[in-house]
Amino acid sequence: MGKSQRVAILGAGSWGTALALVLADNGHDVRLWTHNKVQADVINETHRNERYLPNVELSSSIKGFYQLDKAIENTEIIVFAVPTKAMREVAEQVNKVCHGSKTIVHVSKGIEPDTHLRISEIIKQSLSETILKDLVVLSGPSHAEEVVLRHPTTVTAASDQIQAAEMVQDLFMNQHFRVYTNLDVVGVEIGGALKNIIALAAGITDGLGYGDNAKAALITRGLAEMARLGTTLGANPLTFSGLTGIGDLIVTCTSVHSRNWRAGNLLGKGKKLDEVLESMGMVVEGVRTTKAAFQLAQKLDVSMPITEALFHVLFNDVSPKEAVDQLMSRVKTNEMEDLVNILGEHHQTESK
Ligand SMILES: NC(=O)C1=CN([C@@H]2O[C@H](COP(=O)(O)OP(=O)(O)OC[C@H]3O[C@@H](n4cnc5c(N)ncnc54)[C@H](OP(=O)(O)O)[C@@H]3O)[C@@H](O)[C@H]2O)C=CC1
Ligand SMILES: O=C(CO)COP(=O)(O)O
Repeated sequence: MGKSQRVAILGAGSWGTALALVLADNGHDVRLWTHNKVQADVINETHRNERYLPNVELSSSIKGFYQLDKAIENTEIIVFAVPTKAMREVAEQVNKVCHGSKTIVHVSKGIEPDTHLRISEIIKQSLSETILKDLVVLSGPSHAEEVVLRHPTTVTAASDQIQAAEMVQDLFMNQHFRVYTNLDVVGVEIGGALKNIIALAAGITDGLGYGDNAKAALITRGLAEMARLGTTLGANPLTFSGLTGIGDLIVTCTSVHSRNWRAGNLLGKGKKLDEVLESMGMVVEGVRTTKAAFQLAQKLDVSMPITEALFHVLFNDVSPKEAVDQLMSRVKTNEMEDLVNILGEHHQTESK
């Protein structure tokens, strides 16, 4: 086991709490920050986070914090684990109270609507250069509910600085939680964000009572459109065949743990978006990401038919059944066209 580090995790929802447990298992000093004072007190008194991870005992080396300045004081590493919609606000708060330079890790999956920024870009805009030593994204197929049971899980630490990715690999890696590295930050962030759109769609087709054929179609054609947008933004196409692409698509489209799949399932069964989101009580990132990806695809003229169909279901009152019918009656096309174009463009960029 490596040297013990002081780490602040910002956001005490399911993922922040599960990662706190991984880091505590690895012998690190973990401060779990929440904007809810009662929640911080309860974590310290009971060593539990009942709302987000019921029945999980947290190590006493995980300390709950309510004051942000105290949570990050004298830490080497700050992990952002709040939903995408809170990322800018929390990063700006950190910028006001943080002293010294830190390795920043983010573990969230989304794209900001209207600005179309990835999370690492929001963080770079919000933190001063004196604070931001390195920036690493940790992403992959990893439901919090299974991580806390210490079931085998694999994820990717991506950074354009390989030493930073390796440092984060060492920080989190253990017998149950295996971490790979990747230099492709764009591909890793885009894969993690867009798979939630496809998981919502897979939940919808399951809710409509369609079977495994429909789900397999969504996963494979979803991957094609994820790679199409990702490579247009500069990602390496091969990243989409890795943990943060197909890996996260599989886990999110097929697991009952997925909030995106569950929300889609209720929509497919005829529930309205507002009531679905209210009933979840946790973040469903795919809803906002659908809006952001739809806007981005239009701006960059990238074909994303599943995203477009879901956008109209979520925001324009198109029924799920009608959306599927429209997808199935699109003009005929060649399956490989995408792949050839994507690989060809990447090859040309690489050889320049
Ligand atoms: N859960 C999982 O298995 C995984 C999640 N992720 C990603 O991690 C990110 C976080 O998700 P997750 O933990 O599951 O979400 P949850 O809904 O479980 O928890 C979100 C947490 O963020 C807090 N929060 C919300 N808004 C703010 C704010 N403005 N300031 C401070 N805290 C805030 C919430 O506080 P409050 O209780 O007050 O609402 C809550 O503690 C998402 O991007 C998700 O896609 C990635 C991999 C796995
Ligand atoms: O990202 C996740 C698993 O890798 C969690 O997915 P949900 O947000 O759909 O629960």
